[in-house]
Amino acid sequence: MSTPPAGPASTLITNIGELSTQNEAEGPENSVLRDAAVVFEGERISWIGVASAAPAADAMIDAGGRCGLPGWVDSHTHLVFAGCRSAEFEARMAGESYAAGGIAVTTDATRSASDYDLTRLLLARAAEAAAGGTTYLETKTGYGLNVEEERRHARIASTVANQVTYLGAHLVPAGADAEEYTDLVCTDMLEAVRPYVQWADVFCEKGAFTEEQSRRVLQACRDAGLGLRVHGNQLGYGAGVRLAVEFGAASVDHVNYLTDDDVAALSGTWTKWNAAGPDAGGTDASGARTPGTVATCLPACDLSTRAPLAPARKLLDAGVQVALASNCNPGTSFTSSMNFCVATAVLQMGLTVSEAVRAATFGGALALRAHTGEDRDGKRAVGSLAVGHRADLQLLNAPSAAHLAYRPGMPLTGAVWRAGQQLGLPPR
Ligand SMILES: N=CN[C@@H](CCC(=O)O)C(=O)O
Ligand SMILES: [Zn+2]
Repeated sequence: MSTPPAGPASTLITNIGELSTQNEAEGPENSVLRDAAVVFEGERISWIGVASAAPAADAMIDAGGRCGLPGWVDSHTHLVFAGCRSAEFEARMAGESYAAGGIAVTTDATRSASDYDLTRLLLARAAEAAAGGTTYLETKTGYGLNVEEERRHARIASTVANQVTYLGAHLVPAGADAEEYTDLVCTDMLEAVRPYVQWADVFCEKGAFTEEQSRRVLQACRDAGLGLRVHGNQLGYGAGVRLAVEFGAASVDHVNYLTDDDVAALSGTWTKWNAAGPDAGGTDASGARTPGTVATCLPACDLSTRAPLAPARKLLDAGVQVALASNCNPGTSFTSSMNFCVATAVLQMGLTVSEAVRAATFGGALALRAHTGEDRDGKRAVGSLAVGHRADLQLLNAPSAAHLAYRPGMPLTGAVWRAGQQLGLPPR
């Protein structure tokens, strides 16, 4: 007679002084538990609640009263690149302004890098992000800008990132005709990257792609079955938000220059979500709420380009769901520190600590449509802590999340679990 297979090993993390669950079902006021504990079984959370009621587990970790949060969800990065643009950064700090043309410098360096080198660089950057508490990561193509290179970058990205975005429409490469290049992005290039990507994006901005070109890209990518996002309203007022809303994009990212109409248009996409319930028509057949277009703010990029900080406060007040992301890339934001983004959002953008933490966890998950998942099929929700969700947790070397902004720049990431596995952090 055979014995049943043993279930996955369980780990109890107890004595968590403050646990920010970001669990929607608990309501905003109840999404912080005191004296809490979590149990992981394999890659999933199997129990969460008050420590005194926790079940036994195979292993036990005492958090010593520290603060626990979901792992950061970084919903906007450009990590597949080679080369360095610190000289461009220094020139900017001496008064030059940022222009999209710098992308071409990285494109040259990245095209010359071998698969081995690009993979090694990508892995190192992903490990750096994880050491800072990031447990779920999106990254993009966009430094290839021809069919073969975009395919190569998408393939490499897909071996490391949780989700990959096709950004062939990042810049028209030198010497190319803009209309012909846009056609290529919509046809052969799209077909080449398609097996590796879930999302498509377009840099809709002066110096990059016009409204009409962006519209063609979004249409073709939507027809190919990709989810959509837009780089919009970064360098000036423009059509980015409008297009994102028109196409039902999951996010519009940057959003530095917004008119009242842009804010109202974004807000309109969240009406159902904000009034969810069967009567409001805000849920689908399975009871899941209907999300709109997330406004993704990139504070590290805003500082590094000396741009006005995105109006996150105004967006939240208008009922828009906001994500915070690092935008880690060599041109405008060479950091993957979500702690830094959260601190900046609190100290300079008018968000409360809990709003900023929510934007860097649940907000990022919403932008990637990874906020829900079946507790059966391996597609687990991230960005919040609840039974069945992926066991992505970080403990801070601090008693509360407020310390992220109260002690900015300090090494507060104490321990990180990704899909139930504790990551080795560099010694402090
Ligand atoms: N804005 C467009 N793309 C990147 C910057 C890319 C670069 O300058 O290399 C961004 O998100 O900021
Ligand atoms: Zn970007």
